[in-house]
Amino acid sequence: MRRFFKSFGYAFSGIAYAFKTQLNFKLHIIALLLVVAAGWYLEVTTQESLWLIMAVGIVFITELVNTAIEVLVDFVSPSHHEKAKIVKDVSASAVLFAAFIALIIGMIIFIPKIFYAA
Ligand SMILES: Nc1ncnc2c1ncn2[C@@H]1O[C@H](COP(=O)(O)OP(=O)(O)OP(=O)(O)O)[C@@H](O)[C@H]1O
Repeated sequence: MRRFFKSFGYAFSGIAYAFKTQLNFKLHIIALLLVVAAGWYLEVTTQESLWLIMAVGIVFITELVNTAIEVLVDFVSPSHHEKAKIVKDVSASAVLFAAFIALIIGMIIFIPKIFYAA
């Protein structure tokens, strides 16, 4: 049991590291708060909420993995290297891709509601 809580502690320190060092992580949290507020105000259904949770989830997961990859690359290749650039660029593109999918899901759910509410 103690081991279980310890591993939670490690995971939370990873989240804290991403929050402290990554501007994008802070922006994702602001986006999350906006999505929660909009979802509450525009009364999203349970099914829509599940899609929004998935959308937000993939963004946070890719951002955390991207942060880990950045740290690893800086550790193994502190000097400029073509392969290090490719690893970081591909990793960053995963975040971009996830954010794009989340944006599309958000637009599909919120745009009709905004027009309906207006
Ligand atoms: N060691 C390296 N060798 C080659 N290119 C690198 C290296 N480190 C970074 N780069 C290039 O610079 C870009 C930005 O790298 P950086 O580590 O600053 O990422 P970032 O997304 O700006 O991260 P952070 O959020 O920490 O500022 C990378 O996508 C890559 O193209």
